[in-house]
Amino acid sequence: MIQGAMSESDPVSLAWAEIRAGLRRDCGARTFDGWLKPIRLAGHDLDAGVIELVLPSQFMASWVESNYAERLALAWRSMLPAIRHVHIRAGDVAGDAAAQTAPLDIPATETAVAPEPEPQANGGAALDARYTFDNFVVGKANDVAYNAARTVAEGGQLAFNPLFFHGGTGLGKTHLMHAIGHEYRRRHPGAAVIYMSAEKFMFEFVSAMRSKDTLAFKSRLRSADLLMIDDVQFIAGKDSTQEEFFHTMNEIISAGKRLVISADRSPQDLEGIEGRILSRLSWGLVADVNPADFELRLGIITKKLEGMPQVSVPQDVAMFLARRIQANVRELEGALNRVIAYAMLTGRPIDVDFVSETLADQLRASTRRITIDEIQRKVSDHFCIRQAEMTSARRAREVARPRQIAMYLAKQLTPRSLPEIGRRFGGRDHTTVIHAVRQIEKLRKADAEIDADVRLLMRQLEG
Ligand SMILES: Nc1ncnc2c1ncn2[C@@H]1O[C@H](COP(=O)(O)OP(=O)(O)OP(=O)(O)O)[C@@H](O)[C@H]1O
Repeated sequence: MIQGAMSESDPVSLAWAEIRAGLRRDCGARTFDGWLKPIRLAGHDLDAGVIELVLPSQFMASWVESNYAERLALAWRSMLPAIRHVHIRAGDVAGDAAAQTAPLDIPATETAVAPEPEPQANGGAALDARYTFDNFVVGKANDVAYNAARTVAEGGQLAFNPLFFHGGTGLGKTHLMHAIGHEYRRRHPGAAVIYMSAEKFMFEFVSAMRSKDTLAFKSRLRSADLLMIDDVQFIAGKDSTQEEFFHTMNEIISAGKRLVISADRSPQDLEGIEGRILSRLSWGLVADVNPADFELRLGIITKKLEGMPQVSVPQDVAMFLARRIQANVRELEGALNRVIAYAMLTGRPIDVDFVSETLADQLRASTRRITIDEIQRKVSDHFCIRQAEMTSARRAREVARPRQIAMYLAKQLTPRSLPEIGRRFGGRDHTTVIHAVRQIEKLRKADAEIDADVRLLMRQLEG
């Protein structure tokens, strides 16, 4: 029997969230937004191995069927091996408006459980109910951006305008913008808040030009009390859109309204964007959103798990994920979703072995390559000895012990063979490396201080 509505954390919804995130990564924003984003998960029958997907029109359903059926089937099978058939059809797409802007890697966009979109006066996209300040974890990587976002949202006198966020993909810029929108609206009921991607800005502007009706477009945007334009790098090289964008910026700023803009890089690095736009951006507050460090990654996992009280994930698993998935927060969330989905399906408890197995490919791909040179440098710095001691013949304890620790770390954190490690430590024999590894293993059990040193070094090296 095909089941309909699903809850946020049922395995099929989690798998679907993960598949959508993968499609977005692989197919590019344009194809994804045009054809794949509107797909809704309508139901499933796991016993029969069937998944049912719907699109808002027959035309779209046929297009997706002919171009993506195979890929979708493969993706489903890789997440849930029991799936044998993915049925694609046109139909009523419940919750569509909300799902259009919902993030890809968080479930709950589906069918009856889709969050109601907030009313969006003046167009733009609806704000996503899950992107709030409460759900945003603050750390060193994003505290400047977070504080600036709060300031804009609170609505008092602004010492800066616009606020410009920049940072790599999946680090929380869109989340912060939606959070500003929610908070500003909460404090100023009835205010006109517009959030829009720069791509949508371009699309709407070009459509308005074609139908010779740019006036409505201009006045709609300029009536905003808070205007937020995401991913402005998309309008690089688009001259007439940039012209309009520049005037919109000016109007909003000179009317004392609030403007928030984001891009994937800093104003200096935004190639193909007019100088006058860049200098306008630089007049405001430029806040970077950096890759999350270990503590922040752990905080984000912990926060997500707080929202899923029915799921039990031990602390060492949370730490393992935070240590190993370093690329960005979107991937981290995706990995966690995947682990939970698999665990629910297989009924296996979530421990480190289970996670390593489930995420084997992702872990291989996202592991940063740590070099022996890096290890030698870090260990020498830590113990305040010269790096040359790593390869020297001196056997005094104050250099021999750090050298052994470095050999141990080289064995644990790199794929290098024992003879190769020996060679890189001043042409030592592989038996010397084996001895060092055993020695440090023994000392870690017996001496808490050495164990703490090794842990700290590992954490620093693994980012
Ligand atoms: N500090 C954080 N706390 C909680 N969740 C976060 C944090 N940073 C990012 N996320 C989550 O990571 C995911 C990706 O974030 P978001 O979409 O905001 O990234 P982005 O920087 O806008 O990326 P892109 O440029 O690709 O659009 C979202 O689900 C978001 O909720």
